[in-house]
Order: sequence, then structure tokens, then C-alpha cells
Amino acid sequence: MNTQEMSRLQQDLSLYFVAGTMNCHSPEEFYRILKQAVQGGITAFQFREKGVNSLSGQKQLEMAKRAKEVCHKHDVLFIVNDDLDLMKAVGADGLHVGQTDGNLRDIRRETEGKLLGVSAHTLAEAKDAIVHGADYIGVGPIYQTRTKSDAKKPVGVDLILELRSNHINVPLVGIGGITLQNAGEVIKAGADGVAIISAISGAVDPSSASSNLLQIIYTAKRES
Ligand SMILES: Cc1ncc(COP(=O)(O)OP(=O)(O)O)c(N)n1
Ligand SMILES: Cc1ncsc1CCOP(=O)(O)O
Ligand SMILES: [Mg+2]
Repeated sequence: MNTQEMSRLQQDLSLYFVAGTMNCHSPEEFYRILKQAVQGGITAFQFREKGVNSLSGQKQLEMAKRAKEVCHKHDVLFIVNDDLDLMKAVGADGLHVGQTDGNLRDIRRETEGKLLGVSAHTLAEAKDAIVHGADYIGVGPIYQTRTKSDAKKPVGVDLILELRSNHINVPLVGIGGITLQNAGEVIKAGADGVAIISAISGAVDPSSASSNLLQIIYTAKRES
């Protein structure tokens, strides 16, 4: 990735909404919330359809296509979580995988020309992800989260500071327990963006929550 592409990606990951239908009361509500979040200014979206009550098969593919359409209509990146076949079938912009989602060398080969995001919970994991060609790193959980039942212990913004002081220059996105109250400190620690589920999907007004978050993120970036 050249400097211009890297800088574009840093912008595009600023407010990264992550969700699936199981984070909402119904598939139609998921779609409505996504549209509102897009209106509110999210810059990237990750379709994370997994676990209890999630869609599968044709229904999952159809919802992924609808979600991609909404995102692309508004220049919002559309990333698929975990599922390489779904990423290909839907023509997503990229894939996000964690440490136990498969062999990174194979995944990088299969995602050539697409964005690849990898989760890291330690400096060593981040370095390994970069060696294997990750385009960005999802760092976390930063704070305690109730959304992911198998989430690891929170690392705080300290891990972001540690990555930056170890010359990790790829785009970093903080995830886990991020809200309007703490998004600014994640950016000020050196993240390019924040990835959020419940503070948008569970908001009374997902559009306002997104636009307020975006303001906080841009202000923190200007002040960093
Ligand atoms: C942007 C971003 N960062 C981290 C994660 C977590 O990925 P993973 O550890 O694979 O866990 P699941 O989301 O698959 O349950 C993410 N999804 N997005
Ligand atoms: C998918 C994921 N990976 C690490 S924490 C997390 C859940 C984030 O959800 P929330 O923003 O509601 O804390
Ligand atoms: Mg995963």
C-alpha cells in the first residue's frame, strides 16, 4: 500500500460500525439501524453475522448484499467478518479476521486486492499480523465489553501507545467498550479510528450517535 492509499485508509477507518442482525431486534431493524448509521456518517462497516440467532445461508447472503449496497451508495467501506467465502460472494471491500480464524498466510493470498484487517491483543500479535500483510489492525478489547462473550481481558489505550512507540505505523482501530465518553482518548492514544457495536446499534438514535461520535473523533484527530 502506498502512502496515499494508507492515508485514505486511515480516514476511512475513522468511525467503523460493526454489527450483525443478532445485535438488533430483527433483521429489518438491523437494516434500518445500518441506514441510520450511514446517514450519521460512519466511514466503514463490518458485517459480523455470527452466534445465536444469526442468519445463515441464502438469508445471510441476501442481507450482506443489501448492507453492501447501502454502504457503497454512501462511500462507506464494506468489510466482512471471518467469512472468506461470504466476502467473495458479496464482493466486499475486505475481510476482518482474528487470531483463531485461520492461517494468515493463506488468508492473505485469498484476499489479494482486498483489505485485510487482523485483530491483535498484544504487540507480538500485531507484529505477526503485519508480517503477514495485514492492512490494518483491530486493537482490543480496549475497555470492558458485554457484546462479545469470548472477549479477552481489556488492554486499555496502553496497547495503542505501546504499538505506536514500537514504530507500528499501519492503521490502528480500537475496539471494545468504546462510547461517546471514551472515543476521544482512543484516538489521542494513536488510533486512526474506533470500531463500535453497541454504542451505535443500541443507541436510541443511531444516526445522532454516529454523527456525535464522528465529531469527537475528528476533534481528537485535530488535537493529536
Ligand atoms: C475492527 C475489529 N477488530 C477486532 C475484531 C475482533 O475480531 P475477532 O477477534 O476475530 O472476534 P470476532 O469479531 O470474530 O468475534 C473485529 N471483529 N473487528
Ligand atoms: C467484536 C469485538 N472484538 C473485540 S471487543 C468486540 C465487541 C465490541 O462491541 P462493543 O462496541 O459493544 O463493546
Ligand atoms: Mg473473528
